[in-house]
Amino acid sequence: MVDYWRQGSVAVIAVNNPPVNALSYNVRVGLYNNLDKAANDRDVLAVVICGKGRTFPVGADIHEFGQIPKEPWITDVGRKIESLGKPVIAAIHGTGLGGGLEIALFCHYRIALPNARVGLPEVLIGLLPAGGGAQLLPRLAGIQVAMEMITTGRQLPASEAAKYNIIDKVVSGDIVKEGIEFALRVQNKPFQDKILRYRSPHGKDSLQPITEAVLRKIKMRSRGFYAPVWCVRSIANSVKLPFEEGLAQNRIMFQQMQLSGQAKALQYAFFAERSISKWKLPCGGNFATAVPRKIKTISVIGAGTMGTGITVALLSAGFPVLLVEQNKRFLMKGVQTVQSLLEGGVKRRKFTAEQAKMASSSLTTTVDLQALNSVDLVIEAVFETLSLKEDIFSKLDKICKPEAILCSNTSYLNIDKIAASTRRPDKVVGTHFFSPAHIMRLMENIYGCKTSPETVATVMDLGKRIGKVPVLVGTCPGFCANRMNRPQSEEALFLVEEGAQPEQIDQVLEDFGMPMGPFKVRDLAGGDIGWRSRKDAALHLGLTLSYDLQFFNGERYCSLADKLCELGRFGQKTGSGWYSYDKPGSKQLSIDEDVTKLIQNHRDSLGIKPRKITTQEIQERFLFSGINEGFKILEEGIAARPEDIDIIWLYGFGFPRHYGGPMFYASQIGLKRVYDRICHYHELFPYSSHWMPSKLLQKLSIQEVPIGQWAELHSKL
Ligand SMILES: CCCCCCCCCCCCC[C@H](O)CC(=O)SCCNC(=O)CCNC(=O)[C@H](O)C(C)(C)COP(=O)(O)OP(=O)(O)OC[C@H]1O[C@@H](n2cnc3c(N)ncnc32)[C@H](O)[C@@H]1OP(=O)(O)O
Ligand SMILES: NC(=O)c1ccc[n+]([C@@H]2O[C@H](COP(=O)([O-])OP(=O)(O)OC[C@H]3O[C@@H](n4cnc5c(N)ncnc54)[C@H](O)[C@@H]3O)[C@@H](O)[C@H]2O)c1
Repeated sequence: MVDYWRQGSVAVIAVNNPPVNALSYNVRVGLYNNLDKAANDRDVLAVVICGKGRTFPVGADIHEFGQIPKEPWITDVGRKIESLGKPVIAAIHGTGLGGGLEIALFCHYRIALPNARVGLPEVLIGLLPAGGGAQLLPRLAGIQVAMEMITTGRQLPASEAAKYNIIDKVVSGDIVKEGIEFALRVQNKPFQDKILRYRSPHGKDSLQPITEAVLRKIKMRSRGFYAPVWCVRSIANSVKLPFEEGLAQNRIMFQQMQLSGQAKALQYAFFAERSISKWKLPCGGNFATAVPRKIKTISVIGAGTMGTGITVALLSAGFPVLLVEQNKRFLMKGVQTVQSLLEGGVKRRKFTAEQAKMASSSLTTTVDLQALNSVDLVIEAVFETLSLKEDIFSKLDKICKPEAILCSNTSYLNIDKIAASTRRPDKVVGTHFFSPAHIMRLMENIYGCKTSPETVATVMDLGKRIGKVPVLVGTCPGFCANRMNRPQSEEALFLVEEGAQPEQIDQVLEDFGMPMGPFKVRDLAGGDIGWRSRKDAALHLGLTLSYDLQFFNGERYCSLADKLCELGRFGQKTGSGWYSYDKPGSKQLSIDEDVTKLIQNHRDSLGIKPRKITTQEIQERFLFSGINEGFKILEEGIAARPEDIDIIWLYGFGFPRHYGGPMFYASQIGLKRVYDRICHYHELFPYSSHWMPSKLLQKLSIQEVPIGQWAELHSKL
């Protein structure tokens, strides 16, 4: 796990623990023993520490967390380096992160390749840099830089790290060779002043104002996530306490954090995110055996809200796009939107003006579907009407080359039905982007019963190539994301009907950590879209939506959203919805007395006496209704694993990462409690079928197995 060799007077200690050289117990032992070996070899005058393979060590081995780590700890390796009596050089390539960077900070010198990055990302997994980072970095780069790096986990490119003295020299070529050359130059020179523990932290007199400013920033963005605050404390220890005492204090805090639900959730999310690429289909194909098709040219049909966002996502990743609309007027409007989204990207520093220009020059347009005869892949984003999509797919089937893949951005419709309008159902797949599609990272890919593994591999690969987080699910109305979101939106309305205020519900869920409450989300998305589909659904059943409706198609129904739409209150775009806005399109909102009155009149007309609704009830009815649906999705095999569902929620709806996602959150609360509360609401609200408890949840609530075993257990049930 750790290689050792000598080149003249230089000993090279190379960590060899693929894939990322994590500092597992055996690696720490290997480092410690090989440092001893170098210390005891009189012919060794300097030592180089580096990583084999793709990277310098990226930190502690996250798999080992949850128990007290066996000694030697990273700090023991660090002390050995400091007291070796010979200069030690960290030669960094790839990423020097966490405990990896901490070892480098104990070294006397650090060199790095230009494309190397360094950082202390512990905060992102709910921890602090307890291997010396929080003590050493302020002594090297100063309190201000340490605060920024440690509380955000940001990775710095080598050139920026050099500006803050974290890297002594940026070198090019072979990192080990460069390390040896550097070692030869410093081997006989004094290096005691390079031992950081003896320095005092830069900017220590400004600790208080720096801390206050950082805490203000953290408060704005943290939404109940507390690791950054602990990180601030750990850095303050570098000023307030002697070095060894600071280390000891930080270890105690680390241990407390390690046992916290937030750290467990973040570490779960870390591995869940990496597991989504390991997909498999019920028919047998999987990520390991399926080979993605090469995609060079893509066409997007429909230049509305989603089509333009998808186009920008593709163009900015370097794909040429042929954009299609039903007429020239809509096409022109779509092209203007694409241009302004690209300009917005330049303003937000997502890309340079030059890159935006390049992207824009890769856009071609047409109103003639025949022009799609040579593209490799098509993404359809027209109105959400099955007959329209079927018509387009049957035309595409005739026009596009036989190997072309046909994707639909539908939010709810059945992929098998769309695929059945073609003679190539194996090449039809759902690619459900989230709005705004050029920003939101989630790409919910949906397989139909005939979609081939090659087609799935192609869209999963495409997702990665355009910087999205692709998750694979099966087909059902609303797939995973919207299907789980639906009962939650309904519960939010019912809660208002029963006595809560929209702003109260929004506040409770924002305090929980959601980026926006459900009523703000409704105003942002536009109430008219849902209203249209509710009216269509009613028409389909030979019904009309009436405003005293309490039941619809055998289910409890709340007509408050329809009443708002009837008044033209569609949300931000019309300047009024559940809130009122400064002007149409503005985000500046205020509580509207008219809405309060409308709600009161609604309750009066139905004879509902408003009651006081608690925070607990709001949280439970919103979160548990979605979680129950999540278990049904698992039960039906629509999602293969709870991890897939959680990643969909982290990236599609901004579910607070420090809760891991709704399924992990449920596991933390305890499935027995979640199940009991769902049964309670089912008893109270028998006309909301979303409260019918999931059978899988019921079974798991009796057995209480860890989340990692749910999918396996389900397949056996
Ligand atoms: C008085 C009380 C006594 C208490 C005693 C307490 C003692 C305290 C001593 C503790 C000292 C702690 C020291 C330290 O400060 C803590 C840490 O170092 S925490 C770890 C910090 N590092 C990270 O978080 C890095 C995480 N990794 C990444 O960001 C990325 O993986 C990457 C390194 C940038 C690489 O990205 P990619 O190239 O995209 O590759 P992947 O992400 O797909 O990863 C490939 C593969 O590697 C696995 N992996 C990555 N990092 C780790 C890791 N740190 N540990 C284990 N495994 C890791 C990853 O899961 C992938 O594998 P797969 O999942 O696909 O099998
Ligand atoms: N808006 C969202 O938040 C969102 C999110 C995810 C998925 N979706 C889905 O994406 C799809 C598009 O939604 P949207 O919000 O972009 O709709 P939109 O109304 O903004 O845009 C649809 C566009 O399709 C064009 N179009 C219609 N028929 C066409 C045809 N025959 N040929 C070419 N173009 C045609 C229309 O002119 C319009 O510009 C829908 O299936 C929707 O369910 C929407």
